[in-house]
Amino acid sequence: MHTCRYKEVDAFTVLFGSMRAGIFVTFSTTMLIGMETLVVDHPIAAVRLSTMRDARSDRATFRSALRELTQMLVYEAMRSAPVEKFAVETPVSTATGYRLASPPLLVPVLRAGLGMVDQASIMIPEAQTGFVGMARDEDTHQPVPYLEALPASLAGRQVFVLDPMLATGGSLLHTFALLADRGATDITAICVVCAPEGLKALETSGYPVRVVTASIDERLNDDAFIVPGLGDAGDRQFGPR
Ligand SMILES: O=P(O)(O)OC[C@H]1O[C@H](OP(=O)(O)OP(=O)(O)O)[C@H](O)[C@@H]1O
Ligand SMILES: O=c1cc[nH]c(=O)[nH]1
Ligand SMILES: [Mg+2]
Repeated sequence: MHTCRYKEVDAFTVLFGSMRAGIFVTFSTTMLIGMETLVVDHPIAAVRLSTMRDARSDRATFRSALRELTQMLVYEAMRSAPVEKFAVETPVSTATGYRLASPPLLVPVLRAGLGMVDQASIMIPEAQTGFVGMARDEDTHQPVPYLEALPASLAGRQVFVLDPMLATGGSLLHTFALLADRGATDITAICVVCAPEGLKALETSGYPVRVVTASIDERLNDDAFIVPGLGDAGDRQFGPR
């Protein structure tokens, strides 16, 4: 695995172009592009994402694939997490032990982010959890907020926002505003699929954010759905609103 910046976006496009053409490809890279955007590019992640994309996957299958993919995204998101050392006594001797120095606050964006938070909590049991809830207006595509349950101060705390879909970016930008109001300066958005339009919106927003994702898809359609995407991630987990 290696990381890279701008110049290898083309390689990424070529890679997925090859996939669409049905050519056998090797997954070996995790890529950093533009705004700090980490594309987790791994065969197992690709298999789980394919299950989520597949319109034939039922709710249980979709939720299971989302949980497993969340595990991989959180694992990569935590790669540079600061740790503290301590002495741990093994049955034989003393070893160097490690604990997380400052576990992130997890913030699932309801509804769809609910399908990620259990797995993220299993990965980082030390983490606290806050919640925000919003639903896009189907005509305007603007988020309509209905829930906000966050700690009063987030100064000095890393925040992981969990939402499978980054489409126009409106929902995440609203979430970032809530976090920034509380002093957050270190935000990671963990999204299964991103639209280039949404990434651009985040990049130009000026919020201190990085993105960890399994895929940057082609575009948005006229209904502001991601193409090819996976449909409505909330509906596919829980049924129509
Ligand atoms: O980037 P955006 O254009 O804002 O779109 C992305 C949002 O849309 C989906 O939620 P939705 O509004 O469908 O609510 P749901 O999770 O309850 O289905 C998704 O989970 C994101 O929160
Ligand atoms: O494609 C999309 C866009 C927004 N929200 C979803 O759940 N899916
Ligand atoms: Mg939805």
